[in-house]
Amino acid sequence: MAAICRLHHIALHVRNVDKIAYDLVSKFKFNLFAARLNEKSSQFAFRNGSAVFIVNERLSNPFLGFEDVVARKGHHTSSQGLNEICCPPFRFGDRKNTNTECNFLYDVHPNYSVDTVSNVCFEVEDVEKTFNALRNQGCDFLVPPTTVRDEKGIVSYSILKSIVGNVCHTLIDKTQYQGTFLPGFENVTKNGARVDELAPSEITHFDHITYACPRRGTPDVMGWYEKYFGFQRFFIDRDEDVNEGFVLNENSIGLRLTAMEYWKCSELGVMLPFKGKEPDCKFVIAESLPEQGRNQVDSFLENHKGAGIQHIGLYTQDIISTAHSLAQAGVEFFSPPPAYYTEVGKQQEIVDAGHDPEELSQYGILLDADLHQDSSGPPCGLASAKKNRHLLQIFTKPIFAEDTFFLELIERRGASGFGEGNIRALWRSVQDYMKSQTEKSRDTTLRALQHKLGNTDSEEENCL
Ligand SMILES: O=C(O)C(=O)Cc1ccc(O)cc1
Repeated sequence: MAAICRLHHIALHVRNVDKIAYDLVSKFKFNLFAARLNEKSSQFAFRNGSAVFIVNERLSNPFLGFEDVVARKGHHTSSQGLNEICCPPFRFGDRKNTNTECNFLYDVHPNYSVDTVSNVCFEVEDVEKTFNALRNQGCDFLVPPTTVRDEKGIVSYSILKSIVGNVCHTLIDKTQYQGTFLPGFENVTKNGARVDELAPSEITHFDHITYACPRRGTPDVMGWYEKYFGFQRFFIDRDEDVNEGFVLNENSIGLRLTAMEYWKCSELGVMLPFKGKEPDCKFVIAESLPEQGRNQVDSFLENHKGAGIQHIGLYTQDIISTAHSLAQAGVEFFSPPPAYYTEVGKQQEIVDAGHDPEELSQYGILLDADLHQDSSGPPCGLASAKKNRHLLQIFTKPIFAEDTFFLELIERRGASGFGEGNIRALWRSVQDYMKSQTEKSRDTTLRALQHKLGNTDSEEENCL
C-alpha cells in the first residue's frame, strides 16, 4: 500500500491552454508560477495557497506558445538554465531545441477527445518501494520509476492508472530536491520577483475532489482506493448506511455520495511544514440513481465520455470575500432558488450561524449547519462555537466548453462533511442550469433548422 504524504498537484489536459490560463489567473486569482515547454507539449503551473494545477496543452499551433501566453498575462520568464536527466536543457525562446522523447513530464498524454482533469499527483516517500509494493498487489502502472534532475537535486516519480475513468496518479518523491517546484519547470517571474512569493490568498488548499462514476460503480472505487492507498471511509452523514452511502433519492434528486479520506504523513509520524498538520483532501464518489431521471452525473459521464473528476472544492478562509472578488473578476456561480434564503428554517439557520441571509444571497452562497452537534465537546466558551458548526459552499459554472468540470468554494466552520441541505440546493441549481442549457441548445438547433429550411424554401423559390 502507498503511504501518501500529501497531494502535490492536480493536472488538466486542455485543447486551448489560453482560455484556462486566463480563467485561472484573471478570474480565480491563481498565479502562473512555473512553466515547461517543448515542441510536443506545453505545461503551465498555477498556484493559489497550496492548491497547484498543472495545465497541459499540446502545441497544435506552433506559433502560440509560452511567450504569447505570458505576454498576454503580463508575466516575464526568468532564463535560469535547467538540466534534466531525461530531457536535454530547454530554454524559452529556443524552439529548435526539439525533444522528441519527453512529452508531458510527470504525466502521461491521456489522448482524450475532450478537456479533462485527469491526474491527481501525490507525494510519497519512496517511489521505487511504492512502485514495487503496488505492482505486486496488482496495480497497473503507466510509467515506471523515473528520475529527473537539475542543479537543485533529484525528483523521482512513477504513474499509475486508477480505477476511475481516465484518472491516473503520479506518485512523486521530492525529498532529494531543494528547488521551488519540479526539475524541468522554469520559474515565472513578475517584476523581477518569483510569482509564488506574492501575497498569500484566501484560498488555502484543495478541500475535496469529486468523481462522477457509473451506476453501481462505488464499491469498486472504494475498494480500489482502500487496497492501494489505504483510503478510509469518511461518513458524510452520521445516519449514512455503510453499504448504501449517503443517498438522496426523491423529488428529482437521484444521487449516491460516498466519501473517503487518506492518512496523512503527520499521522504516520512524519512532520510536515503546514502548521504541524497537513490539510486533508477528501475524495467523494458521486453516482447517479436512475429512478429520478437523467441528472448532472449522467450528463458529466456523457459529455466527458466516461467517469472522471467532476469538480474540485477549493478551501477558502473567507468565502464571502473570495466569492465577491471572483464574481467581480467574472466567475459565474450557480445560484440556489431565491426562496432558499427566505425559508423560515434556513433563514434562522443562517442567522444562528452568525451570517446575514441577504449577504449570502448576493452571491448564491449556501450554508448548512451541522445539525448533529455532539454534546460531548469541551465546556463553556467552546460550546457555542461547537453549537454553530456549519459550512458554506458555492459552485461555479463549468469551466470547460464541454460543460463538464467545475470548481467549488468551500469554507468550513467546524463542519467536516458535505451539508445535506446544501447538496439538495446545489443539485437543484445545477439541474436548473442543465435544463436551461438544453433549452438553449434546442433553440439554437431549431433556429439553425428554421434558417436552413428558410434557405431551402428560397432556393426552391429561386428554382421555380
Ligand atoms: O457538496 C459537494 O461538494 C459534493 O461533492 C456533493 C455533490 C456531488 C456531486 C454533485 O453533482 C453535487 C454535489
